[in-house]
Amino acid sequence: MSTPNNRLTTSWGAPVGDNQNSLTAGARGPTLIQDVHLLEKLAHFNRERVPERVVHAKGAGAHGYFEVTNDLSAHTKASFLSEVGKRTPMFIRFSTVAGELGSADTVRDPRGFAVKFYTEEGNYDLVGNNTPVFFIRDAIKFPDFIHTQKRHPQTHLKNPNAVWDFWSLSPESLHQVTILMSDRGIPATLRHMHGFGSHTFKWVNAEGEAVWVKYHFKTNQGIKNLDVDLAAKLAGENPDYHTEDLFNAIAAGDFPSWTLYVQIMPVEDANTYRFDPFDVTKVWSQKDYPLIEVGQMVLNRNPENYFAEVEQATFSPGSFVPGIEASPDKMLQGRLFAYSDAHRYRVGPNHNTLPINRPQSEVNHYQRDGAMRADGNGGGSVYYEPNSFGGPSQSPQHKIAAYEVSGSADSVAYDHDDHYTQAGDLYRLMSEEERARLVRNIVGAMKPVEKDEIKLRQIAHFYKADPEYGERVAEGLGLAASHGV
Ligand code: HEM
Repeated sequence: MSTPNNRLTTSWGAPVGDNQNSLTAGARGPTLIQDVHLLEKLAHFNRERVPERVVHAKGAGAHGYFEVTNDLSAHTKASFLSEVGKRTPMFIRFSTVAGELGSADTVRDPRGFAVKFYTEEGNYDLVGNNTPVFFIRDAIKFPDFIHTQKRHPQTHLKNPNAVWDFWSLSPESLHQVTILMSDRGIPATLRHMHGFGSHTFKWVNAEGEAVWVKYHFKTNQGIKNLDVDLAAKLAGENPDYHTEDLFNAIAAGDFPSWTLYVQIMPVEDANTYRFDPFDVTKVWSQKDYPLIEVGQMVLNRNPENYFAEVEQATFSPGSFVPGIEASPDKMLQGRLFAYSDAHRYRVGPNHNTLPINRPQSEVNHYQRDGAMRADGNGGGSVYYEPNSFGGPSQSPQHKIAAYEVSGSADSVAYDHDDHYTQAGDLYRLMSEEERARLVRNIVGAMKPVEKDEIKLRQIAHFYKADPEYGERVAEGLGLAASHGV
């Protein structure tokens, strides 16, 4: 229903007589509480913000579709992957990690790569990054790690002491630190970077047989990175550079796309593979487990409204669909809790009913009420289970695939404690120019660290990855000769 003559109304729909002058007792008298329209405007304005995401606060989103190009139904019964040519609508949100909502896009940081597939069997969220690994591998370390990336409690400044203290005391971070400090640490645009599910997930086929998988979205635009000096200049001149680039490309019909591949590992290999396949600080060699194409993701529509679609978008690594399940990765297990908890706090208990988050398939459950319920709330339908009134019921064929567990309940570290081989392999893969830039970036980032003890501890890790790597960083920091590293 449209308002006649584009008439301005109050939030309760009544025509507004004056939206420029508030109601006062006489021309110079005090403002009247009777001006309810004024009160409502001021009060609503005070509540325009929801809390920003505690991490990944700055982001840009786009709509698109995913199209299957290779039939992998032998490995997963996920209906959206069931046949070549099948298209599923999706929404993606890219982000930086550490900065606040208004922070600059072109900083050195991992980029979030969160994809929501609106499948016919519910929403499937793949909440990944532009890196295949992560800094830590147990959820219990996440709040401490993120504290080091955020501001100092007294100075409110970024704190390189905390960053390198934590990394040097958490050597499992070395692989991801090497990626972050390399050219890929500052992508040229959001279109010119890969995306990864990072964790290992489980695929289950119609026969109930399982495999372990890792996801790789390869950019069809090619990888491009920003020169550090240009990135610093852009951070000042156009802090929204990546956001703008994505919006303008899509608006101009230059639709970015990615090819999705998976690596597939037979379940039994997990017991013998030379790295723990559930350790998110490690990659699986593509020689051992080659990339297998799945389909194309194309972004072809900008959001109509940033707040409604991007700020209120809620992704959870726990939103699976039949045929895709969690693995025992200790980080992933923690994330299964953290996201929906964050959403209930940040957006509200009914965040799943908002248009951007609502499944495009039918939703039938016995959850009722809660703040801001806007979807009819189940009407008069049966509101408990079990019941004798034909309410929705479970489908046992959609139980997760059973798997055996053994051992004692205990706090146990990952078996494989080799933090150095994969970081060193990555260093050795780089050209001389890439190594020089990597070392320059690390030296620049570590210079402000006050304690030599922290720098030396970190240099020892670089050294163990590759002696040349360690020596060059030590030299750049002026610590080589004096400490014999
Ligand atoms: C135990 C480890 C982790 C915890 C506890 C955690 C927690 C969180 C939380 C609370 C948010 C904010 C959610 C919101 O307010 O909407 C978030 C956002 C995000 N996280 Fe994590 N995270 C973890 C590890 C990771 C890893 C390993 C990745 C990537 C592989 C990742 C990727 C993302 C992305 C992409 C977002 C932004 C989602 C969006 O665009 O809305 N996180 N994380």
